[in-house]
Amino acid sequence: MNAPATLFEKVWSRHAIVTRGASEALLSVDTYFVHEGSFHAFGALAKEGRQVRKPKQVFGSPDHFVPTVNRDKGLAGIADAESRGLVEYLAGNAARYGFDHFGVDDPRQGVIHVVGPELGITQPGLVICCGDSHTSTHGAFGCYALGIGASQGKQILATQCVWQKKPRTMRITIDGALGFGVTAKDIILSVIAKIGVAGAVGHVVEFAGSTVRGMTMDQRMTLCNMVTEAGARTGMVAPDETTIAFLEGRPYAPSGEMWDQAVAYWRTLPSDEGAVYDREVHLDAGAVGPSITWGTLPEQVLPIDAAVPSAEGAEAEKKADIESALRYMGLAPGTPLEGIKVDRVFIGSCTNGRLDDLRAAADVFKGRKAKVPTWVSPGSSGVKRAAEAEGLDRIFIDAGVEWRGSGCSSCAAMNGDTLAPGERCASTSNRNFEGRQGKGSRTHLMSPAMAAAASVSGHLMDVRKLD
Ligand SMILES: CC(C)[C@H](C(=O)O)[C@@H](O)C(=O)O
Ligand code: SF4
Repeated sequence: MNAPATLFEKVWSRHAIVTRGASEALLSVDTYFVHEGSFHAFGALAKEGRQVRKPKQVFGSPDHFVPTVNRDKGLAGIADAESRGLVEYLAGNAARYGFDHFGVDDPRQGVIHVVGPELGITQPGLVICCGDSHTSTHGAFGCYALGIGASQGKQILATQCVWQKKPRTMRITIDGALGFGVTAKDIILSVIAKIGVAGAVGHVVEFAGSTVRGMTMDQRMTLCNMVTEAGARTGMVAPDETTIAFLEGRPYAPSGEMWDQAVAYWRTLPSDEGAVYDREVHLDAGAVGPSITWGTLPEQVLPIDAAVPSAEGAEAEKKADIESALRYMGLAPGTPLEGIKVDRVFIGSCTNGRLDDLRAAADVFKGRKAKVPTWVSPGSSGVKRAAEAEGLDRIFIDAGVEWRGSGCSSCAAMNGDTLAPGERCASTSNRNFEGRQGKGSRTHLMSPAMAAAASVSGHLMDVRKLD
């Protein structure tokens, strides 16, 4: 009998074509996602005069540089010539090499990490690559999903294979019920706070435990999306009935007999009883409250009822980080987090721009008004339509919130959705480093419900206190 294997080991061994040394393998790549930021890979491919080896396994959508207004104008609605050029280049490559492309005016367009799952392209057991660090999002389906660099991107386009170093394995087991007002975002922020921004470097993290089993796919994607911020190679969740139910009937999911075969295979993927991990971490979900980042590192997380920390008393190696974060964020130690005024609110991104997230935000906005400029940018055009079908857009608009087009928007602010210098933003995205949302921008990461609470009160606040 084989030794008990983890989910990761099962996927890895099935895709390793040859190995090099003790820990490297040439992996067969099932799916390669591209966005307009993947232009280096296409440029290098063309320069070498190569072709795309398996165009049926490549899928693209522009997301980073698409505007969230004027979308009915298609390409012509992209005011910035350089951004338009990048979006056009992706569309041109799709036509030239013949891969599926969900362009700026396609009803399937969106952040590629939202689009892949939504269309059923992302499936358990696959090896998925994309030139983007948040490719980890797809791991929520039990696939091995890797962010890769431009030269590896070119190799994948040309060969549909990639050399990879085998990561170490870490299991993060989260047990217990989520408290009122507590979401997957609060859980992952707490995980990063616990293990630190380098806590998972070199590891593939499998999320397990009763809390994770009880989560929707949207919530599991939030976990896997942000594990990147703890340095992980990627995240994974074992496929189960929730995964299967989510995928059934999606446009790219198998159907008929192929569906039955796929499901039978997916059921073999969860880690075997007794499988061993290089590292184990446990988190009690019941101990997690609504949490936010106060600083400029994703590990600088505190529960909303805490106060801004001081560098005094912190571990020596954290002191400088805390001091510089306090300076940049314009915060004084001891100030209660609740009550800190915000200038704007951003709800969206591949972390929290899916339907579950928009529903949670809409719940807060129902019958209330935004006190500061607030934008909602759905993660995809599909999410946008689904939200509109439920009337969520009406709730946002009635609350004075701007209902925008889909894309990365203010998450990375590459499309012009930029904060002004010094502006403080309650944001549902995943990165809070200096200048992330524009030069001098100050980002507080939090859940959609907490961001909405900040919007209706004009300051950071505990969503549980709304009457
Ligand atoms: C621009 C892109 C390559 C980048 C990434 O790798 O993640 C972006 O998506 C981000 O979130 O910072
Ligand atoms: S939404 Fe943000 S994190 Fe996600 S791919 Fe776009 S820029 Fe990166």
